[in-house]
Formats: sequence, C-alpha cells, structure tokens
Amino acid sequence: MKNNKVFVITGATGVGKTTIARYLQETYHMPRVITHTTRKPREREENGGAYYFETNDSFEKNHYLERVMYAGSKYGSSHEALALAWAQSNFATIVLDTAGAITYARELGEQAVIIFVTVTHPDVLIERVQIRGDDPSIVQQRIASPEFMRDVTLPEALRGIAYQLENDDWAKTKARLDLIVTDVMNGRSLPKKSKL
Ligand SMILES: Nc1ncnc2c1ncn2[C@@H]1O[C@H](COP(=O)(O)OP(=O)(O)OP(=O)(O)O)[C@@H](O)[C@H]1O
Ligand SMILES: Nc1nc2c(ncn2[C@@H]2O[C@H](COP(=O)(O)O)[C@@H](O)[C@H]2O)c(=O)[nH]1
Repeated sequence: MKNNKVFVITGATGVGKTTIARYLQETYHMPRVITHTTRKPREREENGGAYYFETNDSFEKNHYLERVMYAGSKYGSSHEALALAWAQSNFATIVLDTAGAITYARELGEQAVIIFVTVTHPDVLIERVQIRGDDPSIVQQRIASPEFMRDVTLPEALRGIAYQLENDDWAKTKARLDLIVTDVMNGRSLPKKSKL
C-alpha cells in the first residue's frame, strides 16, 4: 500500500539504532522489520527477536530487498519481513547499515523515512558497546571494519534525504524523535539540512 511507511534507522555501531527502534515500537506501536544475519547471536538475542539467525545456506533461501556484508557477516532484509510488518501497521521500523539505508531510499522513495543517527564524540561508541556486554574481541573486529568507519559519517547519497538525529542525550533524542514521527504521520517533512 502506498500509505505505508518504514522508518529506517541507520548509523554506526553503538550509536543507538536498536534503542531508537525499540522506543518507536513501544511508544508508537510500530512493528520492527526483523532482518536476517549469519552472525552469531549475542547474549539474550533470540531467533525471530533480534534477527532471524541463519546459516550460510539458509541465508541464501530468502528473497531480499537488499543485502550486505558487514564486518565479515551477511545481513539482509527480506520482502517477506517488510510485508509482515506492514500487515500489522502502516508504520514500521527497520535498523540498517548506511548501504542498506541508501538502497531503501532508492527502492521505496517517500515510503522510506531515513533517520541517520550520530553522536558528537564517536569515542563513546566503544564504551557503549562494551557496556552492552559485547565480547571484547568482537568489538575490536567491529571497530576495525571499514563498515564501522564508513557509517560514522552521513553518506553523500543520503544528504537532503535523511533526518540527522544526534543521540548524545536520550531525553533529547526522544523529544526529537517525537517531532519527526508527528510530522511524518501528519504528512509533513521537517528540514533535513541540519542536525536535530
Ligand atoms: N543516548 C544514549 N546515551 C547513553 N547510552 C545509550 C544511548 N542510546 C543508546 N545507548 C546505549 O548504547 C548501547 C548501544 O545501543 P544500541 O544497541 O541501540 O546501538 P546500535 O546502534 O543498535 O548498535 P549495533 O549497530 O552495534 O547493533 C546500548 O547499551 C544502549 O542502551
Ligand atoms: N544493510 C543491512 N544492514 C543491516 C541489516 N540488519 C542489520 N543491519 C546492520 O548491520 C550492522 C551490524 O549489526 P549488529 O546487530 O551485528 O551490530 C548494523 O549497522 C545494523 O544496523 C540488514 O538486513 N541489512
């Protein structure tokens, strides 16, 4: 349906994408599009919750709107998972790296509301994922990956398209998110040139 929209939350590791998607889910009842990955589950991550966890073989059996390699693992968002979320609500959320967000913007146009999340000091990202309890060797591999460095900066292809949302202070982030959601739900669009 043309009225359906998906809020695409993108940005670097640890910047708060999943936290934001959870807030949109809890506050606005937006279902999350569950994506597929071959990476190993973290503690407390369940199949069909955080992700559909796949083997290399099972990953290849799905139909993807887009797919990427990120820090050595495969990730992909399936047409089926997006349809499932839109069957529950006209507004859904998805968490993607910036390559995926660019594909969503290109493939879905106005139906994709892209939110690029940043922090003022990227050093805090390492602290955040350590506090989250990520395995230190995985954190090191992640930080060293070209995808991590790439996703710290708004890609050229998303300039003028993505909302830029600073997530230094969670209370302020929630207030800014409320502004974006209210505008989108009312069919308006806030200026996207500067950071919110
Ligand atoms: N504004 C904030 N201030 C401090 N900590 C935050 C803030 N937002 C999120 N966090 C915390 O930072 C950690 C990383 O957040 P989250 O898992 O949402 O990041 P992410 O962008 O989804 O990361 P990844 O891409 O690695 O999955 C979590 O422990 C979360 O609680
Ligand atoms: N392009 C896609 N990116 C995805 C997808 N699912 C998750 N992600 C992004 O990958 C990295 C790593 O995630 P993590 O859970 O291992 O920390 C992160 O930026 C996610 O947003 C997807 O289907 N396509």
